Parts: sequence; structure tokens; C-alpha cells
Amino acid sequence: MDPEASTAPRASFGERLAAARSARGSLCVGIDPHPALLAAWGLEDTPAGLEHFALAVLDAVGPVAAALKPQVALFERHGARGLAVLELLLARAADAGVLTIADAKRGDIGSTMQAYAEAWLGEGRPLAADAVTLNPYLGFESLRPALELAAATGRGVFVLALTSNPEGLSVQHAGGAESVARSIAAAATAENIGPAPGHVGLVVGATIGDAAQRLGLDLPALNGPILAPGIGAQGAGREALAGAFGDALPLVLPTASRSVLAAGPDAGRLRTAAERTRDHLA
Ligand SMILES: O=C(O)c1cc(=O)[nH]c(=O)n1[C@@H]1O[C@H](COP(=O)(O)O)[C@@H](O)[C@H]1O
Repeated sequence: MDPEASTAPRASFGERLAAARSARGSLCVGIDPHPALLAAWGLEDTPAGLEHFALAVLDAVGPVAAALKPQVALFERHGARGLAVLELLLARAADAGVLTIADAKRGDIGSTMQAYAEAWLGEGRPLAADAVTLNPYLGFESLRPALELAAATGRGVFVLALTSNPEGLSVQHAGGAESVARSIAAAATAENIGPAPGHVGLVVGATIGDAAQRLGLDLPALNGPILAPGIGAQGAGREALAGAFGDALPLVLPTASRSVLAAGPDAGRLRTAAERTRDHLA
């Protein structure tokens, strides 16, 4: 390998994601190795089964998805060997030029947040992905170490704003016109200065109906990516996306896990399921 190439700074996450969306279309596929899915694929609920599943999804879906999003709890439940599989998956995806979003939903007081930031975004760290999901319940500013490290390493973050689950309303809608979700969205927007697509994204579920408009979130102003789960297994589709996001739709990266993964283990069927979902939502 050219030594210069290995030390060249990476383009920003916003730019890399935009390039991946242009090349491979605008779908993120979640790698959620639920025990029931492993069983449906004829695999055991063991680290070996997990490894087979995760690498098969990478091979089949990586070439037709803008990003892959491993859900880290489903690796953590296998302990150290599960995390070793996650490490392997992230390394193989990087080698294949496939962007990864670690769905870890981390958030803690600033000094501890620094360690989470290094774990998931630090250069050379075994679990570093291209981006990580963050939980702002301790205050948006508590996420500062991750925001800074992401910017410094060409990586990204997705901050939970309006989640896809019904229980999220009790916290995220609190405050009405000055809702928690609105303040998180405004804080994320303030991070994305400059003309390039920014590295601070939001998570806004495709299932939220008109909540973003009702709560006054200015999503088109984000200048960063919006990760939209809730597609397929949680009931949202093309119409729900259009209704939830309106003018912000060009920023939206829909993500689906179970509804695509259920098409495996046949690699051809799995890839076709991802392509159909992607093309249907486009
Ligand atoms: O951050 C996430 O990825 C996320 C946020 C959210 O609001 N809702 C949500 O479902 N997710 C994740 O997205 C995935 C959705 O999986 P499916 O319902 O199988 O498509 C799961 O890994 C969830 O943890």
C-alpha cells in the first residue's frame, strides 16, 4: 500500500455518505442478528452463527446499500466473542469500502463520553465505525467529545431526535412548542456549518407522522443526514417517509433491518430484497 495513502486525511463523513448514496442509492441496511433471524437462516445463536450472518449480509447487501448499520446490542449479547465479530465486520466493511454506522446509542457525562467517542470513532480503535448513533438525554453538550472527534477523524454521528417507537413521545415531545426534540434538532443544525454536507446527523423515525412539523423542527435546515428507521417491520413505507419529512426528504437515509434480513440466507434474495426496498423508497 502507498504509505501516503494510508495517512491521507479521510473526506468528511457528510461527503463520503453523499458519494455512497450517489453510487449505491439511498438505503441503509441494519445488521440486527436477532436469535429468531439466526434460526430462520439455519444458524445457531452463537458467535460462529453471528459471524456467518454478519459477513453474509456485508457481502450480499454492501454493494447495493449506502451504509450498513450493525446494532451493537445483538453482538454484545455474545460477550467478548460477539464484540470480536463486530470488530471483524467493521474491518471487512472498511476494506470493501462500505460505510458503517454503529448503532450503539451512546451518551454519558462529558468525561466518560470521551471514552465512548474514542471507542466508536477513534482513529485505529478496534470498534471504530464511520459513524455512531448517540443518545442526547444527558444534554446535547454532553456529546461534545464525540462531535469533536467525529469532525477530526472524518466520521459522523446521528443524534436521536424523534425516535420511531411510540414511547419516545413522552420525552421527545415534552415542552410542546419548545420541545426536547426541537432543541436537539436546532443544536445539531448549529454544528453543521459550511456548504458541505455536515457530519452531525439526526435520527428521526419514519413512523412519526406529522410530529416534526407539529413540533416545529426545521429539518431541511440541518445540512446533514437524517437516519430514518421504522421502515418495514415497524410499519413505515414510502408514503410515511414523504409525510414525515416533506422538504427534508433529500437528507433522509431510510434504514431497514428485519424486513430485509428476513429474505436471507440466500445471497441473491437478500440483495434483491435490499434493492427492492431501496428502489421503492426512492
Ligand atoms: O438508532 C436507531 O437505529 C433506531 C432509532 C429509532 O428511533 N428506531 C429504531 O428502530 N432504531 C434501530 O433501527 C433498527 C430497526 O430495525 P427494524 O425494525 O428491524 O427495521 C433497530 O436496530 C433499532 O434499534
